[in-house]
Amino acid sequence: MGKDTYLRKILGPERLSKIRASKVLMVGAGGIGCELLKDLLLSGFGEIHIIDLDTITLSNLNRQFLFLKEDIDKLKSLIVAKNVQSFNYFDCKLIPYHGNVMDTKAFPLEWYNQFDYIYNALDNLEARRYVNKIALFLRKPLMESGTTGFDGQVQPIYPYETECFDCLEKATPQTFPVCTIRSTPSKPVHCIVWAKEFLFQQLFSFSTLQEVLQDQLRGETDDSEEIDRINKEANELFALKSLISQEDFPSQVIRKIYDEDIEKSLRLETLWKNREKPQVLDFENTYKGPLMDMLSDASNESILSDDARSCTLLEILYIFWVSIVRLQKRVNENQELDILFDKDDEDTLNFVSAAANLRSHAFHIDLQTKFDIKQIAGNIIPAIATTNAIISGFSDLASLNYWNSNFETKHAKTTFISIKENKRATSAAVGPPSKKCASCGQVSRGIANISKDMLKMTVQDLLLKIIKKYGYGDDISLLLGQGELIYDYDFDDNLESKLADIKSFKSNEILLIQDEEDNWENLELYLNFVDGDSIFDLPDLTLRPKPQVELPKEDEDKNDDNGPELEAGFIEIDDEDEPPAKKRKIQEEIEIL
Ligand SMILES: Nc1ncnc2c1ncn2[C@@H]1O[C@H](COP(=O)(O)OP(=O)(O)OP(=O)(O)O)[C@@H](O)[C@H]1O
Ligand SMILES: [Zn+2]
Repeated sequence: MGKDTYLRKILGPERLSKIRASKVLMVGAGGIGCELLKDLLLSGFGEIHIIDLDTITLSNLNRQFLFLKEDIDKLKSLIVAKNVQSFNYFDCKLIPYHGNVMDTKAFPLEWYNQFDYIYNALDNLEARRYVNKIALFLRKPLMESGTTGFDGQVQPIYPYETECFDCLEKATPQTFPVCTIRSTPSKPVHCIVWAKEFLFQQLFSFSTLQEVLQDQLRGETDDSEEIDRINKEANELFALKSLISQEDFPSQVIRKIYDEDIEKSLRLETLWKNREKPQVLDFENTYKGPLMDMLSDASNESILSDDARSCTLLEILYIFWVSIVRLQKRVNENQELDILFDKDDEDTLNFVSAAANLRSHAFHIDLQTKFDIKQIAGNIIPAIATTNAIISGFSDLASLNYWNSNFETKHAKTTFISIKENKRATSAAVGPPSKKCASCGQVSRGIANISKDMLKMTVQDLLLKIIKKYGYGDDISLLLGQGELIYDYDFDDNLESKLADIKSFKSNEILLIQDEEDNWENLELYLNFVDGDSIFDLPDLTLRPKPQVELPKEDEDKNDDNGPELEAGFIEIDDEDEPPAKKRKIQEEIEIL
């Protein structure tokens, strides 16, 4: 059987030849990326470019099957490209890049322009949003994919024709009122957040409790007594931190946090009218002696690395003590003055898990194993190889429609998989761009190709060109980069200046045009300086009228699972690994090819 016979049968000769001639980009070579690369390769693509910024670690090996033990510490992008060669049956050209996809110097817009299709296999919102923007500028098809545990989703994005990545709200990170964290915890997670965000930060990192609290509390309370208490608490912890060079630092910490502070809080009687009172530890009388015995027996060290153990209170104190001593040593001997919490840094994890459990004990909350605390503190949902494999399969398959001769974007489908019995695999038609979307609903994008000699033009010339080309009225504003105002009705100082004299008018910058009369949507132009003479090409775009302000009504797309909006006075738990969580009204049976 000829090499392509099988593919020709499935894809049809016409589609196959288009796919063979296509050049695609895969962003991310981790859990989804390893699976996806195998799928893309076996679908017959002519050229696959792969970008990843990371190196391979031991913890990747359980699911990222293209990496072997000997590949640890090597670059992910180079190794995936190398390790798929053994099954590169269709002689695909593989081009790896080690780098950050958001690096505009290494990967300017014109670099992305060479691709026919972009596949995201990323693990964070920032990079996903960035690639989404790039796809919008270039009007390139983008396949977005994400998994969380057993759940996963692929979303084909056809810019300005279907919803983009930003069209639907993402689940808001979980938040907790600061007073719950600080004074009245009732769940293990409250104690974990306290241990990680307050106590650990205060004792071992640069930011002081005062800074942390001031950030979180802005607007939450104007009760002057409460503010005084917070300031006092911050000063006391600061004083405690200054004792870090002393040998009895661990026992000072324990006494202060689990005896003195609890006693103080018991004196605030109103807090305990309707709640169970917390209990003091009574460290000196009850635990210090047995703890010293434990510390003198080296065989107890195995407790430190037993993540699944349901520890006794004494064992938790042991872990707490040892972690403090080790962190103390890092500060005093290695001059590590700003230690960051990292779930893979054993000392920081031991400290946070033991501190959280001791606090749980004080407030009569169930104790947790270190494994459980690690998941919560590191916001980890275990990555499952099979979910990644299924989602990658869908990502590849769903994209192959694009090369059908009768393909229309309105037939594109989002696919979901889930562990729920009646929702194992479902799909739903993708919607049109959301009118409310800040990325694609109220702004158009395009590339302005400009040769350097045209920089002799003035800002006024530019303004007139834009007004003429797009039909804006007189009242528009021009902003560059991160919001630097170049022109508006009330600010015309630059009108006579040459573009060459406007510092941030440079290649790879973005020029934002805002219609202050609110008739037409805004426009973002990517400035692309090109070789040649007298080139000033503005993209051909038809602007959409700006949606008129509507009275508030039920938002159909709104994700019911969203928590409250993030406000001052709430602690935010980062959750970078969220896939694009979305809710659809119509869910249909799966129908991909
Ligand atoms: N801005 C970026 N530029 C290039 N690659 C990126 C960028 N952000 C993330 N990545 C890559 O995307 C991949 C995502 O894969 P995955 O979700 O499996 O994460 P991981 O880091 O391999 O695993 P884990 O986080 O579970 O240890 C990673 O290899 C990561 O390096
Ligand atoms: Zn959008």
